[in-house]
Amino acid sequence: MALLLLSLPQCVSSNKVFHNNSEMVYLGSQFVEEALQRAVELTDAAYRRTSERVKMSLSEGALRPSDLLAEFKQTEPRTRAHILAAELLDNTVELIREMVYTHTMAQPNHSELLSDRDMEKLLQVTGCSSEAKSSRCDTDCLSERYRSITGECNNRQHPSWGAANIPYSRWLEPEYEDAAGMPRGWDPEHTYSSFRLPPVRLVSQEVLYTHNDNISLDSTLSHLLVEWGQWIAHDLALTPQSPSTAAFKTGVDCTRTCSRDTPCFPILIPSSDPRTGLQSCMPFFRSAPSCGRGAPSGGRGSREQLNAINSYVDASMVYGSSDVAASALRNHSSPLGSLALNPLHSDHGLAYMPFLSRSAQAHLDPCGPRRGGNFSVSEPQDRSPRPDNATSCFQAGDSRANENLGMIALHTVFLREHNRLVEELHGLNPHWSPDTLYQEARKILGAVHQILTWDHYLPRVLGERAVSDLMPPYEGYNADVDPSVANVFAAAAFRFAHVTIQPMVARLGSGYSLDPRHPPLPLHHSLFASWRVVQEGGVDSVLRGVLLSPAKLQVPGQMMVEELTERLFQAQGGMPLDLGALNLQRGRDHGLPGYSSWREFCGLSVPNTTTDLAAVLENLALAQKFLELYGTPRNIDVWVGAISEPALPGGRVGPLLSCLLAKQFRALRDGDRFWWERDGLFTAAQRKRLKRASLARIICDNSHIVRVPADPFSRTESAGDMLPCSHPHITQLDLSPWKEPDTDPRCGVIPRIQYGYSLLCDSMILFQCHSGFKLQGSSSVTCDPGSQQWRPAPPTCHDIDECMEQMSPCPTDMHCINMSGSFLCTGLIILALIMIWYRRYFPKKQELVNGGCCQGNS
Ligand code: HEM
Repeated sequence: MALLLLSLPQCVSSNKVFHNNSEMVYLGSQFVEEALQRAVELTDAAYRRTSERVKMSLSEGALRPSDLLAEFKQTEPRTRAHILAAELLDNTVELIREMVYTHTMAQPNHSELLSDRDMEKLLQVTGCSSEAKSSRCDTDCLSERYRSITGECNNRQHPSWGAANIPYSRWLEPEYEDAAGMPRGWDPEHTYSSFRLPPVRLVSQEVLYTHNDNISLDSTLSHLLVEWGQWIAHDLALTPQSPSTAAFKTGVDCTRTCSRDTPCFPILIPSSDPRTGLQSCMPFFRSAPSCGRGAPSGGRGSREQLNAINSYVDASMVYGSSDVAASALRNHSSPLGSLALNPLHSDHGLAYMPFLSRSAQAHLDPCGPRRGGNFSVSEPQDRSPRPDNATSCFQAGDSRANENLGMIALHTVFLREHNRLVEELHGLNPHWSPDTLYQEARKILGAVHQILTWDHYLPRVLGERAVSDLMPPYEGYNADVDPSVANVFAAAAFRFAHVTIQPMVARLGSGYSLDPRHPPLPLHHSLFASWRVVQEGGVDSVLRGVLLSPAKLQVPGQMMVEELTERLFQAQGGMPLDLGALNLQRGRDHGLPGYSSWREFCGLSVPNTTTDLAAVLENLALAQKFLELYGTPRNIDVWVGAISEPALPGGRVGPLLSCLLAKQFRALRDGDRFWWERDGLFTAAQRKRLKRASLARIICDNSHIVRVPADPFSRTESAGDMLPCSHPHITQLDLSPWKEPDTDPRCGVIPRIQYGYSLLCDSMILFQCHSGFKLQGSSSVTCDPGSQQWRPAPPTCHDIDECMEQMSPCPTDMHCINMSGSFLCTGLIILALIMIWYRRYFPKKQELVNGGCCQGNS
């Protein structure tokens, strides 16, 4: 991942700048060029060292748990470009600050460091300016009908709201340890309200740790509810961490040291910890910084973290959050708009997701069987190259698909459901193009996710009462609501369910009986273990397991199971991680204010003393423990404080979490232009059918399971309580209201053309561009309302830049015109590539004119 060493342009000012005609000099101006050059070298070197180290670990078959965590946060090229720009900017500003300090022995504040002009130039040179560029939004019929993959332009006034690769929103200003955005607790001696923050691992040990056998089971909720929470979390938020595991300044490998040096923020292991002796710190890497929201002061504002996926509940974990990923997941040769399937393996005749393509060292895949470790006895121990039918990590719309068996099962089921839907829609509308089928199925699946989450999941988590208080009935789309996921939601609130995860993963045979060949697994044996699905019976047994197992109940003294605090991502070696400690450290890394600030934000009482806190938590011993660790309730990390509150009636979370979760989910509903109930999105008949969406039915339709609970989020006591899939309570999704006439009311029967057609967008005919560099087509026709005749549809495409990015294949909202000659097109494309490269690495904006490959319509 070597950085292209930029031949730095001479655009960075070294002039002294005076502020408001006063004599104040911007202290950092004279160091800008030098710092930038140095930052490029340091960032490049750190990325290179990391990549070499990971390659070596892979070849030694010794991938560390922290590498697995990084694997799990893999991001798209566009996210990586954003992170690179932001890290370069951050490192440059940090170096300038140091240079100023060395020369003046003064610690300049933000406003003294750089002029606006310097900062603007820096933003340009690092690439942050172009990252913050806002999109142009179409207003044509297709953009009314289908959401974009990235979430951009959902809100036309604020195209980036809720989109992928924007910073999380903030409901409270961040509280970092210093103006540069150092995490809380960076300096262990630093005090907050006169108290030092306790090491997060100590909090995990003292408050969270629960022996695997010492858990209480939820009497009313199934483990599928827990999995659904994780599934939706993967639809909403993905916080990338820095791609470097080496310290930028020193190059030190942070997987082995306790040195706190950006991006490394290792978790100290206290001397009382049973893990002492192995290593004194657990590796932890800061979440990558973002370029900010585009203001020239972006680089000088407080540090913000990036959401790499779009915020909306739109099943993006199935379809991806970037156009490149979405395209890679499709089967482009399918006339049905299907998603691609695994060509090597099938699950007793049903499909699996494709595998991620891997390098020649595929036999060392992180999702393959562990070698040489103390894993299950059935695992092979040899290191010989794997056979042709070897397994690998699955490829899905979200990089965390392989995290645990439950996620793999849900990904597989929804992949199959998409393909089932397109087939049924095709049966109803044989004239629809593959793109129409894909988009309509995606739209249905997105709506199904919204319905299952709001109608079935949230009431059980928040409690019916909190839902009716905090989530009033839908009143229509509100373009003033920003649906972007909030930092506190991703880094704390929606992690509440980590304390409801069972330590054992049940796998059950047909009839929901134990299968001696595939016994229940300790949770840590099921993480990144895609091979088990393929080689140990498919997804059915995992699904039966989550349907029949209850959720773990969160009670004080039984918070997080040791599978998660002591053995997370225990792989081929290296120190396992601790999910509780990661959550706490992540909150500090993101500068989340403490527990009391959030209580105040939600209009709840603010505890100041042990007695107050004991009253809020309804637990004196726990309140005392917190005060012993933190000194004051103000300092309690918000995640652990929030999960410690007793649940509201009928729900599983306390008042603070209810407030934070409901606020986020309400914004995700009201600020979504494609919310399923919004007028005009679906017909009344379609909405009526969708409202009856059933997860049990989806499981029946996409697995070999023949008996399911009518309500799969509720606990089912015994297999005998399951209903056959043919039972009327397991409602079918009736797609008949999606049938469309193949005649336009004005122009009559549509002439059949090569790629199919649809009336959905006012007789606009959708067709697919060929993939590759050759744009073809123009055989689309549209009904001219004036003459009431069919005529060729005008080509629509913004500019050559956009065509270039989207070309494989063109998205459905672009129509590409005929090429007069492919030589001309190839020439134009090469020219455009050169220009894109030039524009990317040189700050001067080069305006690209339409190259003749595509024509603008907007
Ligand atoms: C076996 C089950 C699960 C495992 C192994 C797991 C593991 C993890 C890990 C390792 C992280 C990243 C921690 C960090 O570096 O900060 C994470 C983040 C997160 N988890 Fe879980 N988790 C599980 C279940 C759940 C469930 C049930 C929910 C919610 C209902 C959930 C919600 C989240 C959220 C919201 C994040 C933050 C995502 C981000 O910002 O990237 N997880 N989880």
